[in-house]
Amino acid sequence: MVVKTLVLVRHGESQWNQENRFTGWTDVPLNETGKNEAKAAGEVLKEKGYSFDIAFTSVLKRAVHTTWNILEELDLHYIPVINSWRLNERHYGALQGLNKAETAAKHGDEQVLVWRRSYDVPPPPLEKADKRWPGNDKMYAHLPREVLPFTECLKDTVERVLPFWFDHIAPELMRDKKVLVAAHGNSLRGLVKHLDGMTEDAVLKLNIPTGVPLVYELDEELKPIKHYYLMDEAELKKKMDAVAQQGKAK
Ligand SMILES: O=C(O)[C@@H](CO)OP(=O)(O)O
Repeated sequence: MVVKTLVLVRHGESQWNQENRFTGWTDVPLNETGKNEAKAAGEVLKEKGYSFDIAFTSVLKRAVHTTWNILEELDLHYIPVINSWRLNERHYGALQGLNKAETAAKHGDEQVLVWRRSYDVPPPPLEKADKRWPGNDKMYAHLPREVLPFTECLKDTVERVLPFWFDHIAPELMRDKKVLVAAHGNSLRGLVKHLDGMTEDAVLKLNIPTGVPLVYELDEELKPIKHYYLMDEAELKKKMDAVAQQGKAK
């Protein structure tokens, strides 16, 4: 049996991760820590002997630059890189731009946890005239208006990520191509939920750290044989806990 290799990476720390603001589709850049995390992700992949035939990423620059940094470290400038809005972060609606701890101080830790991690409760939606609505952004001018979100819960994100998975990513794996997907905390939570058949409750507690390669070994039907992060347990736990803590009032 040929074991298929899929590596998922959440982009390195962004400017707004650092400022603890709800980001969603806001196109913020990586900060210095994030660039270093992306390079380190590439280094560890190289050190462990990984290589890729194709890479998939979102259209947001924090994920795109993470992909480029990883491919630079691996000296894989020639492989195709496919960008899709379907891999974008979950749209955070009217929360985009707000500070997470301040929002928790105002609405309570519980409410913020519901907005951040519940499966089917979306944050408050944007108005159509709001410049944060992707329909007002030239980057999405080619897309039918009805696919562009005013807000999203994780369920909505899963529903737009999975068609891309089935139509574009899975076929490459079926052809035994080695695949890199560099995306976002919540678009990857959606993908991991699908791959691991996680319940809605289990996905609530799943926090994906920035810039750490998550390797999936898949069987012929793309069922996971095993998966593991390329980072030691203690360091990984610290990074995951830090993500979980972001939504609490200080
Ligand atoms: O703000 C966001 O878009 C996401 C990822 O950074 O945050 P959270 O972990 O709160 O879902």
